[in-house]
Amino acid sequence: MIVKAFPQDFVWGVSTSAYQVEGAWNEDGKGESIWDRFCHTPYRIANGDTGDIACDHYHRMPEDVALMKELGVKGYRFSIAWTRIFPDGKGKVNPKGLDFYDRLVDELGKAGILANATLNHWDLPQALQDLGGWANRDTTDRFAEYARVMFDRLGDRVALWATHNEPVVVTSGYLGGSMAPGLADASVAYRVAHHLNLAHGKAVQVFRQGGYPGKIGIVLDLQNYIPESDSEADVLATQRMLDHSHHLFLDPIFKRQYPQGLMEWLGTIAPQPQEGDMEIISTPIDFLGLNYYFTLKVRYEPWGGLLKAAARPFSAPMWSQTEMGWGVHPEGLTAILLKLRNHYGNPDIYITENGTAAPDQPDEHGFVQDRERIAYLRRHLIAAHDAIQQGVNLRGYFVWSFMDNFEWALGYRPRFGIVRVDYATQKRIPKLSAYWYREVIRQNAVWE
Ligand SMILES: CO[C@H](O)c1c[n+]2c([nH]1)[C@H](O)[C@@H](O)[C@H](O)[C@H]2CO
Repeated sequence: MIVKAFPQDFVWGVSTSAYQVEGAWNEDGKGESIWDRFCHTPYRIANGDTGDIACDHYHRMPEDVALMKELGVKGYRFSIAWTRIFPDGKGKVNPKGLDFYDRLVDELGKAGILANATLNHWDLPQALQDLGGWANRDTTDRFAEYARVMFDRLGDRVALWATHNEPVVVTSGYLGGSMAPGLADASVAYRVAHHLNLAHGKAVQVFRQGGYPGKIGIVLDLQNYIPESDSEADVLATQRMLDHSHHLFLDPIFKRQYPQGLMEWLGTIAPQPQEGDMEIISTPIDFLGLNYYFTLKVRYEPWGGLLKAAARPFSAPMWSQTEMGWGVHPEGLTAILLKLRNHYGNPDIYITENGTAAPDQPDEHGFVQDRERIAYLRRHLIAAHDAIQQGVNLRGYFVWSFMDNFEWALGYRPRFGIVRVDYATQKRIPKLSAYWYREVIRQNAVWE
């Protein structure tokens, strides 16, 4: 058996997001978010599911943190619901909303668990959406105001801050209609991407000016894309997919420019930076959060939407597809990590999401022997270890997810947790993978 030991101070964490676990959607002064509105709109979410209750984390947070401690977890990545803080997106701050996150970071501190807070995990205040949402440049200033309030209140106890989770998905909410706000208007989608980048930069500048402890970064959705063939058409289509999902955010932040090929391809609907925008966006960050799950094979497809590209899941030999229909390709994680080392200045990186939805058949006690999930996690940790051995500055790994939760348009069917949630009783039942992960953390290693 080959033991693959991780660096001494490696952060072993778990990940969730506010809308997917908190519930209490309109409690203690919380305002409506675009995901509340989207879920309350008929036929948008599978089975008519909503995040109204979710995992009731808003009320069960102390119990959940205690379970994280019992499992030996060293870091908790959560997101802050903007509408608990600014119910109307601006103006009056809601003290009860601030109090909840105050209690959360205090519980984490008592448990010796590092706090990793994301400001925007997609749940924009509906009141701001009514004013144009991320298509309205003013929203970048509302975001900076919200960031400042959070830095002031929690900055002494939060070790890692992320401005956005996966801005590309927010952009998709304006392109494909399957994510809130459920629009399909390409003419604003890339203005949205630019405003998300600008809001990120403004929040980073607020963080720098305030001299807060801790570190700040952004979390990006960086799946691995490879061409279906070596034909020029497939290679160019793959480049367009990479430009849209990676470089639309990586390049402004790390290179102070948008990917030229995509700008030319988009023409009049491309981002239109104003004077000074790119300097703000590229304000240096302390780390990059990487969400990796799978590899896709891309081909040129004349009917493939705006990018004239189509993608399908790719699985390494011996792997099938997951419950989400995603291919399994641990080597793709190593490839992405090496890309960041080779082309983006080898930044400090945290894997902020990696995990899999699995069939999860509970026994009569609700216990799940999720060996498929263990195999998935173990192989991706080996792939991450390979990258560290090649000089990648990987500082931590956060499993998606701590517990089963609301999977956006798919509702509660897909289960990603290492802890099972019995939604009828809200009981938490650690799966076999939770105990496996506890041993990985204890050993600070995985074994081949
Ligand atoms: C498609 O992979 C993306 O990186 C991705 C996967 N996931 C995500 N982003 C989101 O950040 C989470 O809220 C999802 O629950 C999670 C599982 O779908």
